This record gives sequence, structure tokens and C-alpha cells, in this order.
Amino acid sequence: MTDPRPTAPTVLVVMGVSGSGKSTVAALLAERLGWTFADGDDFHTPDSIARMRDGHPLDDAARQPWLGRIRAWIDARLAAGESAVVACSALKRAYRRTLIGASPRIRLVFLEGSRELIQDRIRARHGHFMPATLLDSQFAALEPPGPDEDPITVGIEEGPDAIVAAVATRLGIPAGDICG
Ligand SMILES: Nc1ncnc2c1ncn2[C@@H]1O[C@H](COP(=O)(O)OP(=O)(O)OP(=O)(O)O)[C@@H](O)[C@H]1O
Ligand SMILES: O=C(O)[C@H](O)[C@@H](O)[C@H](O)[C@H](O)CO
Repeated sequence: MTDPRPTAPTVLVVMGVSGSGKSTVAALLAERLGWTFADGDDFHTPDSIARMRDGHPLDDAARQPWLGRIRAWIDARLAAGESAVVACSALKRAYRRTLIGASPRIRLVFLEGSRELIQDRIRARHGHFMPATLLDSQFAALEPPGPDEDPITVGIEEGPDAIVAAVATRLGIPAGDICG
């Protein structure tokens, strides 16, 4: 029987607004699949982190070099023949062009949830630089991926395990093949 699991190196970009669960889900996906993980938050400059901590959203000019650094990381993984998962808000279509371009090896996972649910989760989260007050700006900037971007869209109402299982199924990876 043919194994439907991706055979060539694949990179998943886990996108969504702040608090949608990107870091949590991307890290768990990487662990379960045995793929390399990176958090887009770690590619920000100290200035950008300070700006968000102070309650100011980043603009396109501040985000563009950040997206370029993440894309360089993705390209290095693929060049090394590694599969990987990266958490990155990737809110606008133009940002996703920088991150993904036309590469068939890079796939989007979109974590979709209501403002109310995400606000509750951010308020319950501690020790993170991103304030809940920036959530409105995140939703205002969000351009949900269109069908042409072939996203794997998953609702975030259930826990991380269920989300990871749903993504694996969409990738054609049998449940028994992900270590739980
Ligand atoms: N599916 C889930 N069910 C319940 N709680 C979750 C789920 N996913 C994430 N959380 C919790 O919600 C909070 C936000 O998750 P997380 O930090 O992963 O989001 P994020 O999208 O990476 O945020 P940011 O972009 O601000 O870094 C965390 O406290 C996390 O433990
Ligand atoms: O695109 C942006 O507005 C920001 O960079 C944020 O989304 C952060 O990266 C992060 O997701 C918040 O913790």
C-alpha cells in the first residue's frame, strides 16, 4: 500500500492571530511528527518586542524583515532535506507570499477561532510580551487564507491534541504514525 505521508521535506507554517495557539500547536505538531520546530516570536528584533509589549502593533515595514528571516530559516531546512514546523502569525496575504511564495513544499495551517475565545486564552496566559489590547489590531490585519492558498484550516475550540490529530489527518498521516 502506498504511504500517503509527505515523502519530500515539508514545512508547515502555523498561522493565526495572537493567542490562537500557534506556538502551542506548532511545537506539539513538531514533537509528534519528529520535525524541527521554530517559533516566529524568536525572530523579532528586541525593538519590535518592546514595541508590542508597549501596546503598539507592528506595521508592514517592521514585519517585512522579520518575515524574510523566517523565510530564510524555512529555506535552510528544506535545503538540508529537513521537514519542519514554524509558528508565525502571517496575517496578510502579502506576508504569506514572502513566507511561502510558490513553493509546493511549504503548507499553511490556519488556526481559526472567535475573538471571545482567543481573548479569554490571552487573558489567562502569563509571562508573554503580547498584551490582550493588541488583539483588535490582529483581527483587523487578518486576511484569512483563500482557497487558492490551500490552507489546512482547523478550529481551535478543542485542545491541542485534537488539533494536531486533525492536521495530521489532512496531511495524510495515519493516527498511529504520530507519537502521542
Ligand atoms: N487548543 C487549545 N486549547 C486550550 N488552550 C490553548 C489551546 N491552544 C493554546 N492554548 C493556550 O492559549 C494560550 C495562547 O496560546 P499560544 O501562546 O500558543 O498562542 P500564539 O498564537 O502562539 O500566541 P502569540 O502569537 O501571542 O505568541 C496559551 O496559554 C496556551 O496554553
Ligand atoms: O505579526 C504580528 O503582529 C506580530 O509579529 C505578532 O503576531 C507576534 O509575532 C506574535 O504572534 C505575538 O505574540
